[in-house]
Amino acid sequence: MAEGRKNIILEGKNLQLGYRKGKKIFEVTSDISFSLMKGELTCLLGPNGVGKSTLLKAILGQNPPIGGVLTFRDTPIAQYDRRAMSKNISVVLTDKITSGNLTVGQLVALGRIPHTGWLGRLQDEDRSKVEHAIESTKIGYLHDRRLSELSDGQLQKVMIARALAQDGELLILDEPTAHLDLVNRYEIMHLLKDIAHRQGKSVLVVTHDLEIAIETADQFWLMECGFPLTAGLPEDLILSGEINRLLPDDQLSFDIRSGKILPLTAEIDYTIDGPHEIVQWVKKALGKAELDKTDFKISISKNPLKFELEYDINKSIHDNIETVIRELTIRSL
Ligand SMILES: Nc1ncnc2c1ncn2[C@@H]1O[C@H](COP(=O)(O)OP(=O)(O)OP(=O)(O)O)[C@@H](O)[C@H]1O
Repeated sequence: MAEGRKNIILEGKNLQLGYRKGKKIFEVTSDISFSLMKGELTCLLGPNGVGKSTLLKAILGQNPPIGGVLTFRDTPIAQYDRRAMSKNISVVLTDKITSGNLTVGQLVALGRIPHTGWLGRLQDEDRSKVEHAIESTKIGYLHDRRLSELSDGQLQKVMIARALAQDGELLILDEPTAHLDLVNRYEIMHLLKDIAHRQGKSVLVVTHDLEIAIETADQFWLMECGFPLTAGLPEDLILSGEINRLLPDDQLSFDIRSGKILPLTAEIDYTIDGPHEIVQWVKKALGKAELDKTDFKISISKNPLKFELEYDINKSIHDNIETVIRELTIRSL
């Protein structure tokens, strides 16, 4: 086997995906081709309803493709039985946990079920996998806490630990950062990157968190209604402009300089002198205040931060942008 192919865990070729209702088949998406590599964090992005969950269900063997070929380690997914699938693929879905009485330690140990069976006792190897999962997600301090006592961020780490204890080659997560605060979103995505890079797992994450995904992902898969799946390094997709496929082209655009999504409004030509990093925030505030007059000048000095506003023949000095805007608003009434 060629060296490169050895690293392909999951492969889709010209997949046509949909759902079945009775005897009828409804197509959701087609022309989906990809290779998921070992040791990489891949983020699957696309608008609501484009078919991301439908693709995950196909990978999990729950919704066989209507057409095309989907293989795990070069064997069609359909040829794996449930037990073999759960040994190879660990999943963290968005469903709410109902077993709130379990402790963290007990839940993570459940990750070993594919290896031990429901009644199976944990052997030394199982215990060490559970310990390793708890250690790498840094949740040891929560070991004896009940799931019902955890915050959403803690619970998400526990679910990832259970998936790690399962020890499949492929870890799939559906929107693991939804409902989490900014710090937890960063922590979870960095944890997933570490799991991919340090433990050699393939991690596939569905997310709408574009900015954090850019910071952490090795690969992006972009899904867009009616188009083939676009795969690539996030940075390449940014430089080629393909990242904009995620955005409605008449409203939003990815700003290549700031790495942020910005509304597609014509920039007003304000006269502002000063350091670039401050000027951009002043422009943003003026734009948000919908100040469309441009017959004024703002000069910014740093250390201490001061804003000099020249308007007609008047000059005034301000400590912050808010009072500059207030004065401009009053004058333009
Ligand atoms: N079993 C089903 N019955 C009816 N419609 C379905 C079924 N499964 C999927 N669909 C439809 O297929 C389309 C794709 O759904 P899917 O859940 O895969 O989208 P998604 O990209 O995961 O969206 P989101 O980002 O909102 O989770 C949607 O229009 C959905 O309503």
